[in-house]
Amino acid sequence: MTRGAGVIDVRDLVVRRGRVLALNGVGFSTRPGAVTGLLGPSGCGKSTLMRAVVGVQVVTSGTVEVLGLPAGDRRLRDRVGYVTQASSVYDDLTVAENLQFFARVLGVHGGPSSEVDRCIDAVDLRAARDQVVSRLSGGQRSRVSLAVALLGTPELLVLDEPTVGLDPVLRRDLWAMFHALADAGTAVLVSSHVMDEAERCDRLLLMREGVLLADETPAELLARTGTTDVEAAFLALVEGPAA
Ligand SMILES: Nc1ncnc2c1ncn2[C@@H]1O[C@H](COP(=O)(O)OP(=O)(O)OP(=O)(O)O)[C@@H](O)[C@H]1O
Repeated sequence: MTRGAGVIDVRDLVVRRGRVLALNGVGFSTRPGAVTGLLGPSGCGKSTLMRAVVGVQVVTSGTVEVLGLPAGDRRLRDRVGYVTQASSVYDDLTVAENLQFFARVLGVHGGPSSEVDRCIDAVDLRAARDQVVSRLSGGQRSRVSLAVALLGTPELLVLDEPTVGLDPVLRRDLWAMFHALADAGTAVLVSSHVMDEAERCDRLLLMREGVLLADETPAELLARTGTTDVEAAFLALVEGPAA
């Protein structure tokens, strides 16, 4: 990566989806080695923003650059990992077979079999390595998608609501894993509509109706709004004194 450039650089981004203005002038940048949380209520535009970052969203105006290249550039294919809300793995293959398949598709370098096991270990699925995905629990299944996204050690991981529907222990473990990945230098962008997950992020992007309300650390957000939790901070920003 070019030194000094952001991992993600979004400027004046406007996206219309049908009649809806899904993003209305969004701008931010992220650096490597941090977990950035994209938080906001259902329908506020989180998935649309993530789709724009990975280059699968038609944008109305504005720019989105990733690692100094236009979002979706072919050269970013193995440098960006993306996990959507829908499972993207094959139910009739085992965990390891899924990983092997995607490693071949991505043309992952450095010996596919050791890379497959590295990613399975990273999401703590070694015990389920040879089980067929259809027999796994929901939480295990989302970890298989996550393992696929880790193939090739991407510099940016984009995770759309990866903890939705998971039990508290699994959620805690996944957040620990996001921080371990960030400590190893990966930039992690993770969305959630659960405000209490905000406190687990290094940095927060708070969003409402296609607009960013905040772009700061959780501590800065609480100090600025004079609140003690992110849910109250969100409400303070929404209901605060009219401009
Ligand atoms: N395919 C589509 N066509 C038209 N409008 C869409 C489409 N997908 C989403 N939208 C609209 O765009 C807006 C933003 O949706 P988006 O999925 O980005 O929100 P979100 O914050 O990710 O919500 P959730 O947490 O429920 O996934 C919403 O008003 C939604 O109804």
